[in-house]
Amino acid sequence: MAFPKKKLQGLVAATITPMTEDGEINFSVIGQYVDYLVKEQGVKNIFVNGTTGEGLSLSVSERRQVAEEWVTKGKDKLDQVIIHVGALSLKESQELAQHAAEIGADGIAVIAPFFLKPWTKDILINFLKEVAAAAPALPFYYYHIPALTGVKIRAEELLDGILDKIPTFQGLKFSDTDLLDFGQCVDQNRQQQFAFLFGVDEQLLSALVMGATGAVGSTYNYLGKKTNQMLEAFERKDFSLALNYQFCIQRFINFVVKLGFGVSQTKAIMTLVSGISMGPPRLPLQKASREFTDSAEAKLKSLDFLSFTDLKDGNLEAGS
Ligand SMILES: CC(=O)N[C@@H]([C@@H](O)[C@H](O)[C@H](O)CO)[C@@H](O)CC(=O)C(=O)O
Repeated sequence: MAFPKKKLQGLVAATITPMTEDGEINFSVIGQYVDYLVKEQGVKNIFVNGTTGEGLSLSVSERRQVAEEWVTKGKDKLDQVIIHVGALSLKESQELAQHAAEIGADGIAVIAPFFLKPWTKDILINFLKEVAAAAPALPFYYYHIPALTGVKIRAEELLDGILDKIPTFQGLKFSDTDLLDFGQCVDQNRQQQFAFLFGVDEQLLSALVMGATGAVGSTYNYLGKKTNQMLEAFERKDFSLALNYQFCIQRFINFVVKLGFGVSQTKAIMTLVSGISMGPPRLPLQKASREFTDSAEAKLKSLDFLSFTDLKDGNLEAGS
């Protein structure tokens, strides 16, 4: 396919890569995982092999297999499967981009190389352009996550004239809290049909006001339904209700962030909420502690996030 029938919008789950206790990829649960996202969370778009998926901790061969499994299991169930193909090696990135096209993915995304770094916009664009050219029929998304890559080139600057260099450019995945940069990306590209996908789940409502067309995040794996309710309230212009949902989601994220929150903890929470074993993370990450999981479970229960019922007044009022 050349370009998606419709623009990537709404929630996109940054998928976890399930693993066995001995550190191998557990492909056997991916079909069940797809069904869970669609049926229980109302999430029909996924972002594979990104930060949450430990993409940079997998071998190229594993990344290919993981991508293939999600595309296969998501067929006729998911709307769009975006594969993150960023790597330190341009060659590896190109190989993964080409592979994503071959298996019928709906798009590719790339982060800035983060060891030997591009220091200017033009150098970064040149790198991205070479990767995009390896999959010329696939929509291309730039994955901006400066806190993890250390590449601080502003997204606004990068987007300026990007279609001249990367004709397949389709959107931005913005995982940063700089809403001035994000807002300017939207404002300066209003004439384009780009997707503006926000990646800081606890601040999504602010980004919606700023023009986000969708969101990619780890919490949509298990808080997708709640976040969809926030999106619906926002669509209806019921901003007060939307804010209540965002505050409720923030109470949970704020709680786990204080305990120490990252990919390992996401795996533990998802296992707890979905009942599908995500297994441990791969080194250098460490498995979440029992104490973390117990505390997270208690918080989820207190916020009524485990029962998938609509928000109750008590939740909306509770401060904690
Ligand atoms: C740094 C990080 O992992 N950020 C997450 C967020 O979803 C994040 O977990 C959430 O906002 C909670 O802080 C996503 O932006 C990452 C993501 O989309 C990915 O896995 O590629």
